[in-house]
Amino acid sequence: MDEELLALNKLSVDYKVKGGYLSAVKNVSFTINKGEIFAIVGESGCGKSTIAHSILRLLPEHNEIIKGNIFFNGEDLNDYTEKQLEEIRGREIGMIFQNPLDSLNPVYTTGFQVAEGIMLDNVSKEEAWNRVIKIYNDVKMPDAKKRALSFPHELSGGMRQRVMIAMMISRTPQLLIADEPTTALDVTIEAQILSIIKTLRDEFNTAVMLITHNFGLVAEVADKVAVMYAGEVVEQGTVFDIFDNPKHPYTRLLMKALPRRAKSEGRLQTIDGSVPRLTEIKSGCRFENRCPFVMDICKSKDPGRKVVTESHSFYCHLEGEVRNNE
Ligand SMILES: Nc1ncnc2c1ncn2[C@@H]1O[C@H](COP(=O)(O)OP(=O)(O)OP(=O)(O)O)[C@@H](O)[C@H]1O
Repeated sequence: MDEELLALNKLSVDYKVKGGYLSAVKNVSFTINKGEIFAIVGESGCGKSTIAHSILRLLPEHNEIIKGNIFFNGEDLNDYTEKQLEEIRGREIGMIFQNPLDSLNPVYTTGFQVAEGIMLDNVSKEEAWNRVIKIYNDVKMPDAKKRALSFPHELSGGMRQRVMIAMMISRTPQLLIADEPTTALDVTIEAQILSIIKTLRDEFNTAVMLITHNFGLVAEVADKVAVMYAGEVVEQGTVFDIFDNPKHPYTRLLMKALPRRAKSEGRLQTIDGSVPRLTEIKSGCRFENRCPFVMDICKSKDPGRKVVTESHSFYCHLEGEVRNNE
């Protein structure tokens, strides 16, 4: 039985910018169940990181307006105090970023930084260190003992990402948010990191929100997918729904643009036209200026949600038959 862990309900985030507001995320709703790998995929600037940062209240400037709900185990994180959120960060919801150096402290050894987290749970220093070495071995850190005593700058990009994952495993979070975790890594290391993330899910039933612009990764590891365009989810479903039966014109174009071998290594290709400036957005579909099937209604009215199956839905004015006959 699927057990709900994280549920976004009509989440919108507007950043205050010169001369007004920028609608970075609009009315986003989806649910991630326990133990599920959920991918958010979309071109650069479509709002993926804004969603991740909103969940943990890590938005940089605190100059944004957030609307909607972020339910975690049934409680709305938007109602949490800063202190309550601090208890959730790291322990219940872990996060790994594209560039681990930003999250690691340059003046402490990596092992110390992982041990620090473990000791928060009243574990002795010696026991914590033993666990660090074990976890380093679990994440296939080469020469674990030596690397635990190394400083972040002494490690390669892949090793640093292993340190980040070790930090996460040590706290066994219920949800791991992985924001482009392998973008900076080569393909072999990428495959290893993904396999560690999968193991984390298999062993601890950790749910993973995988943020990526790489459809290849999605095909390889995700159970479910949300496709984002200009701050909105335009389609969501299981990985089979999205790859075998894409419905939204944007998803279909992305699929068409994938090179033949893309299912294992493709990245998003560009599509003619550009994403609208999010400060100028009016009513209507945000994809209308690039959509090959655009109709008058698309320019003035927001598309409603179309349900394909219980797991699969999309937002578009076109009816299914029209797209299927194209
Ligand atoms: N602090 C901020 N102030 C104003 N605008 C911002 C801020 N952070 C992000 N944005 C804008 O919000 C939109 C969404 O950005 P976001 O970083 O969430 O997208 P993304 O899909 O994660 O992109 P990428 O893949 O490049 O990281 C973009 O137009 C971006 O320029």
